[in-house]
Amino acid sequence: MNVPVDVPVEQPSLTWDGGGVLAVDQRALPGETRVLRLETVDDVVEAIRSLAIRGAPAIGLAGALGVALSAYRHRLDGVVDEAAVRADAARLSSARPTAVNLAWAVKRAIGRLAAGPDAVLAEATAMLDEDAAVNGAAVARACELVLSRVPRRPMRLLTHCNTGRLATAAVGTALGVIIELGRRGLVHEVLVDETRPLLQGARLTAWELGQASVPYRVCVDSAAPAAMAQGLVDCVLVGADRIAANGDVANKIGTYGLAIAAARHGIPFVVVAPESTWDRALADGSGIVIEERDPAEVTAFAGVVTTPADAGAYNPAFDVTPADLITAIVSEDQVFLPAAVQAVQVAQGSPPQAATDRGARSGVTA
Ligand SMILES: CSC[C@@H](O)[C@@H](O)C(=O)COP(=O)(O)O
Repeated sequence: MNVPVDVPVEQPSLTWDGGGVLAVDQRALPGETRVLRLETVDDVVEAIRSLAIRGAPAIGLAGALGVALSAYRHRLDGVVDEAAVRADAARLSSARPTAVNLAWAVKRAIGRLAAGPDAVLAEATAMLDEDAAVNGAAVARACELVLSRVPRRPMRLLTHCNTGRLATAAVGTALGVIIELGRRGLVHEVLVDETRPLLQGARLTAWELGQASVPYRVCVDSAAPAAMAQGLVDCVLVGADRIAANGDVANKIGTYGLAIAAARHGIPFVVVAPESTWDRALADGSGIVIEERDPAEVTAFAGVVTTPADAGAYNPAFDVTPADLITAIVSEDQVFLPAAVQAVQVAQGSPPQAATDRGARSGVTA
């Protein structure tokens, strides 16, 4: 993996660069803006596993570009070894299990394999372009929703993890909404959960907000409910890694607790994610595989061990927020209102389904 340094801060998170993938190394920010050049499928898999590339849409796009790398590598005398490329695609797909965008994007790229490596690359780069357009549409829709649900001007927002342009090809999802509202002068302050253990909020979201000149403060994750209780939060905005058909949402660990606290305080809790994050094959969130990561992410901080040497750690990377705690899930195509689904069920005489036992999406949208 070749590592050029000192690239401009405007560098897109991912680009194709004639035979390689350029990826902003999200492990190095905010201290250093470093770009990795990934030339093999192994490089891409390692970048995804190590969170050099992270965020559901970004890892999907990296997976698709990885399939293109594989298709070129396994072409001999104009003939592609399809079995070898499919084996690489399977490795890419399973580099991280929770975000459905990864398997979705790899599948889409491999679908062009019969037409040759150039077609696979064209599909992957089209997906990069689409990502920007899709996120732009979701952001516009979500801005309208937030403006309609939050009366205070300027507003105080809270977010978790990083859902900005680093986590996508461009624009971002929930953070894209916050930055757009900030650009319109409508944001008093953003509280940014630091997002233990890998600090995507403190490192990446804070960096993106600073770049966009949107006022923010970082808080420890456990301060968020207290901030809500003190009236410091008008709306919570987060992204998603996988959304089941009924609207249950898997996202960065800590999201579920935020949703409970927001419900307790009557604060809108809004999820912004592209349609590619929906997994309608899953009736509800109980079927979502939650990635469990290395205990060392918890037992050490900045390379220094902080626990007794033999301490174990529970380190799920994601949790599942039940749909009934979510005000709205906004994509480029729809505003899905889980609470409205429940209201319809109650009005029709059937009791709202329990968090662990819900049926298929009813399609109530606004
Ligand atoms: C637009 S990104 C949405 C999600 O992928 C994001 O909130 C998140 O949970 C990312 O987790 P990460 O482990 O950093 O890849």
